[in-house]
Amino acid sequence: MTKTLAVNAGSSSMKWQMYEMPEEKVLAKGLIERIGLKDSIVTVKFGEEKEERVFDIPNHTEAVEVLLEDLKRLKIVEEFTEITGVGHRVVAGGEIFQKSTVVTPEVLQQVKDLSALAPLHNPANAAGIEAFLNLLPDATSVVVFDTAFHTTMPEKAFRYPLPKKYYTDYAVRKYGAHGTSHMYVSQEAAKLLGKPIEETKIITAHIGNGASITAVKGGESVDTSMGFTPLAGVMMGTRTGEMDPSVFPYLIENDSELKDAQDVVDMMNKESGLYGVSGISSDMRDIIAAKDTDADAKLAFEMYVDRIQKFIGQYLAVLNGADALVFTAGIGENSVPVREAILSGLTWFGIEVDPEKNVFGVEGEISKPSSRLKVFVIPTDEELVIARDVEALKK
Ligand SMILES: Nc1ncnc2c1ncn2[C@@H]1O[C@H](COP(=O)(O)OP(=O)(O)O)[C@@H](O)[C@H]1O
Ligand SMILES: CC(=O)OP(=O)(O)O
Ligand SMILES: [Mg+2]
Repeated sequence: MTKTLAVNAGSSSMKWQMYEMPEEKVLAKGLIERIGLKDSIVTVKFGEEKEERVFDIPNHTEAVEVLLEDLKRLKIVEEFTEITGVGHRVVAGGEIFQKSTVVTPEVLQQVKDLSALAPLHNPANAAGIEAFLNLLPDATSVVVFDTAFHTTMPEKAFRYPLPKKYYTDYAVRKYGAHGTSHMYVSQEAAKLLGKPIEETKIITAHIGNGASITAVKGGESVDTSMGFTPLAGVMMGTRTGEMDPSVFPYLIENDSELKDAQDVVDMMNKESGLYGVSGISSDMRDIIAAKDTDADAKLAFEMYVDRIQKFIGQYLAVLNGADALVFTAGIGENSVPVREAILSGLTWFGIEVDPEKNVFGVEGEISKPSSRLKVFVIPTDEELVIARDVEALKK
């Protein structure tokens, strides 16, 4: 039996699944949540068993250590050498990586060199790759890029209206992210629509700690809300999303705590979004718990919903109408109040939500049969796509 491990490091989480391949049988899976916050949650499911522990995990390197210890402690593997393939999600592949690739020292270096395009992610992704390379030098190690699915975007969508040299000489353009997820859920949505994917127009809303919205036409990404880095687009857990760059020099001049552009970008990546507006938390669960009694939490919630509605509106225009809107990732899959608030402002587009279906735990269609635009909740499965790519690239 060959075991393949898929590792998906997000900005606040690390998800992993151990598969028996090529059967795609899940042997065990785990989720480490709230990395960097108080009370990180470590969940492991294997066989009929489920274990949950709560303790502080300050960063992704320690999360990898927890994962490795758990694999042995819970006897998911007797020896690490049983694992013959490891696949890693990498957020930024730039224009270099158009598809998944076997890791070589050169590829690892390129992943590190692309850190400017995903500062919260690529360094953590590279640390994960290195930890497993040291432990399992003989396993096939594969990197799967968030940006790969978005390489189909037309130039009018991925270019910024800057002088041309900033694209040709500096590769400054929109790259997008969460591509593996947007691809997977759009394919699942086409199945639910009962149509060949080539004939579908789908808007996918991947809303987790990081969040992005994508317009998918005929199975290909034609536009997406994240940009040069995952800071762009909608408001997120700690990130601003769309901003007017004129704020940058203004703040550097006026706030002595912000010395240079990097300080401002760090603040916009790590201290903004739900966290910055509420002053309470980056976690939507905490915002929802506080919003009825705290005005800042209420505003954070309203701004979050507003920004997502606007991008859905944009992409209805980009696609000139759509067949389906898909919610996925931590918030999209689990938060009924967020979905309710977003959808209640989109009735003009022909969305009719079925309140009996828009409840916690429901997957599939949450709109009424008469709804012109179907609304689906589809749990993403980036890990499965990663494991399939590892299998395809194995020697
Ligand atoms: N039941 C829930 N209600 C609201 N939000 C939730 C719920 N469960 C998870 N979340 C949100 O999902 C986010 C994590 O999403 P996830 O997609 O795992 O993030 P990452 O970007 O780290 O991959 C958390 O920050 C939390 O706000
Ligand atoms: C690209 C990105 O923001 O990823 P995540 O949502 O996993 O943080
Ligand atoms: Mg994620």
